[in-house]
Amino acid sequence: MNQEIYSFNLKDAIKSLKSFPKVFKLLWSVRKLHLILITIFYIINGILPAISILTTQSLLNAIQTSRGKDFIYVLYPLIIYLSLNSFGYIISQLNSYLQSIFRIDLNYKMSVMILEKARTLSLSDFENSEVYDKLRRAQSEAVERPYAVFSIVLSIVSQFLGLISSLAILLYWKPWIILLVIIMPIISTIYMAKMGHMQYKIEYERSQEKRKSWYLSYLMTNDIAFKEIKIYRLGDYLIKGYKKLNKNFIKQDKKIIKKTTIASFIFEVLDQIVGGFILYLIIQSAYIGEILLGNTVAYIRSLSNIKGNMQGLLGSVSAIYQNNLYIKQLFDFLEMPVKEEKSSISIEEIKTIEFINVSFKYPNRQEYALKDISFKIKKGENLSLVGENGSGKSTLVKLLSGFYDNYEGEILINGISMRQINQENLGNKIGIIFQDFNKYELTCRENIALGNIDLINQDDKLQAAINKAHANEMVNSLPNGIETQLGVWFSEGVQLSGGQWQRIALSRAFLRDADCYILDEPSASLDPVSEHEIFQKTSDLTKDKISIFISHRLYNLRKISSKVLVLKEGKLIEQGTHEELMDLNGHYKYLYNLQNTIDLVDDIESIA
Ligand SMILES: Nc1ncnc2c1ncn2[C@@H]1O[C@H](COP(=O)(O)OP(=O)(O)OP(=O)(O)O)[C@@H](O)[C@H]1O
Repeated sequence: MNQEIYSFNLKDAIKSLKSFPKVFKLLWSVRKLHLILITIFYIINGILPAISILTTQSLLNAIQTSRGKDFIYVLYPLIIYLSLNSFGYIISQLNSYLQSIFRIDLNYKMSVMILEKARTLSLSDFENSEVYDKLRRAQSEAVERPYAVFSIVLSIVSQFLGLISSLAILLYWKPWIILLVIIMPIISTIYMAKMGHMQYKIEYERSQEKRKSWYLSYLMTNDIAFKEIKIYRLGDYLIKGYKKLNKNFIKQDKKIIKKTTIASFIFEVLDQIVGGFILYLIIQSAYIGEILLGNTVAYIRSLSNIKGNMQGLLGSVSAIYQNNLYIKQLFDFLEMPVKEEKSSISIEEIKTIEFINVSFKYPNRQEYALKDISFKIKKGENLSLVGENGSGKSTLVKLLSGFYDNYEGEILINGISMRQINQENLGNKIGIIFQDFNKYELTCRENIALGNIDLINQDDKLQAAINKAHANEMVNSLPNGIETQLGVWFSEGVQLSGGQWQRIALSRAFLRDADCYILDEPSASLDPVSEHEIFQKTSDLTKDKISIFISHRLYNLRKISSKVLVLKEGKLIEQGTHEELMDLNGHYKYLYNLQNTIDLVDDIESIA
């Protein structure tokens, strides 16, 4: 874990200001004029209180000293006093209006920036819990922070001006008083900054657990896990886990609140004693006639302004430090290196795919998921991948889809290394249904068009894709046809069966005019007849293309495969046609016969 978060000192606080230029640049890009006006208003706000003190002083002194003279001597200071008050009010109203508008725009911009960044992450980033934490922290904590830092910096400027101008008024009377006034706020602020740092440290350390807590509540408040939670009666267990995590958070939060409240109380009492003493000196001077009534009020008000400004100023310094720690998270996330698309070669059509001694380990695993895989497939051929669970079939497809590039060996497309081929160009030529394909809570039209969003309004193309996926009857039977909202999250949504969702996903894949179609284990949701039908249809439709099928139902693959790869524990142990592999009398034959026996037993049982 990052060592720098464990210590707090002034150097760190100053160092943390480093991110201010970045913050400013970000804010500048949102609304320039607003930013300038807000800055000006903050500066005016800083000096206005001192001017107000001086106008009050001159008004009161005028009243005291102009008895028997013309009322005009009092009227002028009164008009200035009233105008200044109104001016201050208008400025503060305008300022808060501009700030609110600015924050709305900024929040929107930040959330879009985070989404844009998330879009550039790779699959391995999403599988890395550290990156995931960064994303969550950026999303939940950091969006409001850039403006907070900016307004704190402006507050520092404004409070500093306020402090200097109020000090100047007291300086005129008794310079040594100033030392007494500023000592307590300095001590209390240093302490509070340490508390703020401790709070950040706690937040930082518990971000994994916070995510776990969020996940537990997500499971309980979504339909995704509802059935299992009900059937297995998991509610108590999940709530217990949620409570356990949150009890700990609450305990930590309460401890911090208790500490800061006690410390604030002690500092406040000491501050009141010092303030009381200075007030005594002012009143005494007024009593013996050393100062006029206007000056008395001016000194009293300056005293309270200095106290407020001092506390505000030092509080802002510690707040800026604390906010900067969060901002660091935000920029850490936003500045995560984006994998640059260096591969520039574009291909017209996928004609051949060749794996040469390809091995691959998932980033967080020691053992190889694929080891030394070599095979070649040409346009017009159908490849089937078979093997037991975890043998590496989906991993091979993920490599071919370009999700990971840290594999050993070479993957050649048309004889060119896949690492040199432009990923977007290649991606457009592959139509794929993953084992865990998405069921979008959108309309049927959108669900299909997401395969090639440019065609969303081209009904003939959508219809052709639906036909290819044998989904025509099903789509027609929906209450609003292709415009039907699917899923249950939104009103009038229609839930589909697993197999029906699969056909929608298949239509999505067919909407692409791809050169290579990959069907990763549709058997999870399709009955054997439908799977056979879909394999056969896909194979017919892709006669002059490449298709890759993954299934545990080997008899469905038998007729359509021009080549079968048999994987076991990440290794390619056999390859050939169905007949060749049966003749080989090896693992394929074992799996094939085992499957048939199981199905035969099932059939006998169902007849019985
Ligand atoms: N994202 C991942 N991170 C780490 N390891 C993974 C990941 N995905 C898969 N694996 C591991 O890689 C190995 C191969 O998994 P893969 O999903 O490719 O198998 P499969 O043959 O498709 O299995 P199945 O028939 O169950 O779908 C397994 O040991 C699995 O645990």
